[in-house]
Amino acid sequence: MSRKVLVIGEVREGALRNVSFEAIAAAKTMSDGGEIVGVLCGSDDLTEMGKELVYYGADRVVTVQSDQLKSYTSEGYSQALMAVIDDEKPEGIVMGHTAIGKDVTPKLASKIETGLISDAVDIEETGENIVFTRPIYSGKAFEKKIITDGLIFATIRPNNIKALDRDESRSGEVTAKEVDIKDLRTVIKDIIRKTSEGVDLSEANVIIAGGRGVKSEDGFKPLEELAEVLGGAVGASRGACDAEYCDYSLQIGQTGKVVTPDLYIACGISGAIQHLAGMSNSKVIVAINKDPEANIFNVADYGIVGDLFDVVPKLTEEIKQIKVNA
Ligand SMILES: Cc1cc2nc3c(=O)[nH]c(=O)nc-3n(C[C@H](O)[C@H](O)[C@H](O)COP(=O)(O)OP(=O)(O)OC[C@H]3O[C@@H](n4cnc5c(N)ncnc54)[C@H](O)[C@@H]3O)c2cc1C
Repeated sequence: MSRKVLVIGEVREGALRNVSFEAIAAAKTMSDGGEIVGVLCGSDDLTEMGKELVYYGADRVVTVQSDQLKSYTSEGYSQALMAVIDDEKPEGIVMGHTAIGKDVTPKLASKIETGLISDAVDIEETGENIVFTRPIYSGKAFEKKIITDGLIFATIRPNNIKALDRDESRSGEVTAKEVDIKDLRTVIKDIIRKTSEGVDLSEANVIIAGGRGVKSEDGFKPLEELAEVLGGAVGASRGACDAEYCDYSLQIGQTGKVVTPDLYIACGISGAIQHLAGMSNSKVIVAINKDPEANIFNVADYGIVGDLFDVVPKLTEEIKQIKVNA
């Protein structure tokens, strides 16, 4: 049965988040040949970004532009998105399982009075159903879920569903919708960033993570250098955050960010279950630890028993050399 599916795209610091394109690929499976409509909210002109969604597979895009949407607020965005949902009457909705996705989708699901499958890592069409796979028990098991009645609503974990190829020859309308957003009880006056610019941790393909083994704030420097040569992001265990070696925004794990990069290099991290909950589904895991008995080696594809302050700079130098010779 073909369905019209709405894809809620996400703009961050003037750029579309990659998970928006992955959500279009998920929508393709959900739609079974039906129309895919992208939605974008923000305070600037969103036409060019709307076109980008079309290049990645959306049939058309609706934008909602308002000063009230300059920064994300659950009230502002849910008003804008509900206006589009009321207009479009989709049979499916999909969005990234990001901080914004986690916040706004339950609110929308409750307003529409529908269920929500959150944090899906895979999606397949079986002929009868759209089946979503999602991790449970901190990533130790997976469950398969279907929605048997009504609108299919899901969020997808970044970096798991492959985006379609960008195709500039695709065309589709990008239309602006006026929405009168009112009565916002929360106003964001200023955003103070704690981490430096760079690759977004939750969407990074390569993550170099440091634990208590880095021993100090300066101990993160070799990890930052390795991340730079690999075009990756730096993450951390809670041990490193608690010891004030880095900011909590870098924390990966059960109470931090859940990441699934292509390559995760854990440096001086013991591999506590709460840390594994945030990274064990990474495609390739490399562990560097002085202790050969460290639990992190049980989930690692490659293990290096050694001092991270010897190993990490050597890796950085090797990779630099490979890049020079390539
Ligand atoms: C409710 C709850 C939620 C939690 N949530 C999270 C979470 O989201 N994320 C998280 O990470 N933790 C979380 N924790 C904490 C977790 O249990 C661990 O305490 C924490 O992950 C340990 O961090 P660590 O591996 O950096 O430190 P440690 O366990 O102290 O390990 C340090 C490791 O570094 C190695 N090492 C030391 N020096 C070197 C060196 N020079 N070279 C190489 N290796 C070296 C040591 O051999 C050791 O294995 C949570 C705990 C609780 C109770």
